[in-house]
Amino acid sequence: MNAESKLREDIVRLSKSLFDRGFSVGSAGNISAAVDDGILMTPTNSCLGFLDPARLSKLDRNGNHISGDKPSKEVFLHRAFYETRPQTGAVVHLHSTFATALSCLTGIDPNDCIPPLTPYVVMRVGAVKLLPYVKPGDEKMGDMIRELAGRYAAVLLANHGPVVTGRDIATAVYAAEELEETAKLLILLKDAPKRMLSDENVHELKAVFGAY
Ligand SMILES: O=C(CO)COP(=O)(O)O
Ligand SMILES: [Zn+2]
Repeated sequence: MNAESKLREDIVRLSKSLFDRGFSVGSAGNISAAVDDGILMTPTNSCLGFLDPARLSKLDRNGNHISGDKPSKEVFLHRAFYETRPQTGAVVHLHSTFATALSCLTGIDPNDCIPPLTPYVVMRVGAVKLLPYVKPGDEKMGDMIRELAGRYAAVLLANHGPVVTGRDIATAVYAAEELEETAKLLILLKDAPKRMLSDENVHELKAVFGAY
């Protein structure tokens, strides 16, 4: 099996795993991964639980749709991450419940909207930027990601959901799961007095994440 066929199978398998465990419902969310000559992307209005490897959308390096079904309407958002973070191998966008709940709260720090509660979110996701609401599929989402100049591997779209990137598809999916679980803890502990990781703890952990 060649590298692209293997990646197509991986996208379908990991998407189904997310859907089966409730990280996405209905036709919400989209996933893309880089190949040598472009990007593979989940088709618009597709359900992550029932993808067909042969029907994944393929875009060339210039963003032209070259094969498969019509790509996700969030193509601008995905492409902006590949453009500004060349180390990006995959992008995962979900409407997972707890991260989306956090994205609707007022009074959270837009420059670091997932505080360092546990080590793995620091190690696997890094700092998360909250981006202002625009409607799904709006080209402006791409502009907002480009303005970040590659500084964030993950963002939270206000009143919408998380977008998480990784060096490869498995890393990006695991980071999206980690973000969701941390968001769940933050919501569960919302009104409780909490001990966060110290600046020193975070500094030490960032050295681990620093590679990406
Ligand atoms: O999550 C979504 C929009 O933000 C789903 O859109 P697509 O079905 O076009 O991928
Ligand atoms: Zn969405």
